[in-house]
Amino acid sequence: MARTDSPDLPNASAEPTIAIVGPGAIGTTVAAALHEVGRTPILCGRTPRERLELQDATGSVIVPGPVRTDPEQIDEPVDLVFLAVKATQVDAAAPWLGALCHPGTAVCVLQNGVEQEATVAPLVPGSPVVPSVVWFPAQGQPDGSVWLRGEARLTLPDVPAARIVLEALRDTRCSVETAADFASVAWRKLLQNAVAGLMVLSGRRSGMFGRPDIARVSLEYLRECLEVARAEGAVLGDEVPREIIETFQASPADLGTSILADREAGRPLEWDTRNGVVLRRGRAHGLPMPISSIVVPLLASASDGPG
Ligand SMILES: NC(=O)C1=CN([C@@H]2O[C@H](COP(=O)(O)OP(=O)(O)OC[C@H]3O[C@@H](n4cnc5c(N)ncnc54)[C@H](OP(=O)(O)O)[C@@H]3O)[C@@H](O)[C@H]2O)C=CC1
Ligand SMILES: CC(C)(CO)C(=O)C(=O)O
Repeated sequence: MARTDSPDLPNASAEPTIAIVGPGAIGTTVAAALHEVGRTPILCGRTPRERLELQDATGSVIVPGPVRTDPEQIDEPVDLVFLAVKATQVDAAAPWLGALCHPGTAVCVLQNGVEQEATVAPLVPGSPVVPSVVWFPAQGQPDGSVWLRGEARLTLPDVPAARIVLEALRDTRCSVETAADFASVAWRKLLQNAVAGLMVLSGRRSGMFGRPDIARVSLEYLRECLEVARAEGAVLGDEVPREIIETFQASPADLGTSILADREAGRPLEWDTRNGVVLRRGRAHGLPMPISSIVVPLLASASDGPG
């Protein structure tokens, strides 16, 4: 693969070396996209595995491993790291970042939320951090494979460090676009994630948004979140809450969300990244937050207990 030379990036004239930290639902999708075009990444995880498997409507892709589990076995840094652990797992994954990054290694964060850069940058001094919006649904399956349930697509900010990500994913099944006003795009996606959190409280999937009562309360919650997004500088129109609900209503009724998958598996939830952040920022702006004030403690206690 040709790569645009950059004095900021190591190994500027050769193929970029790529690692995926967190080979779960999203990490497996991106690993498969890279492997299919011959750019097989190093896989860095928590659970040892010989291979990854991605399935979609057209078939399956096997990504050869192994999934490495010991950062001390990394011999040299890479050019590009995709960080695809949950936001709750970033600190535990820091030793991987230490082993894989040197100044100039780009770290593309494949997570939900609007605090990716603030969370990850302190762990990788000297490395540019590229946040992303991950649009596609991917579900881990009981046999360890991942089911991709939509077109793989990312949005990145229009910054110089995004170039290596664009080039790495060029001509793959994972399309990448850049946005000049990335903050607005990220807040729009956060609104979608915030209301998806209601699935955890009901224990139901996208079909629940077909109920008029759920659609009503979801719209109210989204309007509250929209005011926070705008106070944070996001440019989003009044139509956004309704569009988000309509998207869920048009989805397969059994389509879940990654926070519901975590709830069903009894894992910690990204409640603060997806819902708590809206309440924190809204309060800081002095906005009334009646729905968040109920939703957030319920999600926090579903995640962290006690009881
Ligand atoms: N799934 C989806 O449809 C979407 C998810 N997102 C976001 O993407 C991010 C990733 O989500 P998702 O892929 O679903 O999460 P998963 O739980 O499927 O994947 C996380 C992966 O990280 C691994 N991991 C955990 N701790 C460490 C560690 N210390 N070092 C290395 N690897 C570790 C996990 O290993 P183990 O197998 O041992 O648990 C797992 O393989 C989240 O922020 C989520 O909100 C965004 C859009 C859609
Ligand atoms: C797939 C999607 C967009 C659903 O909310 C998501 O972001 C998630 O599952 O975390």
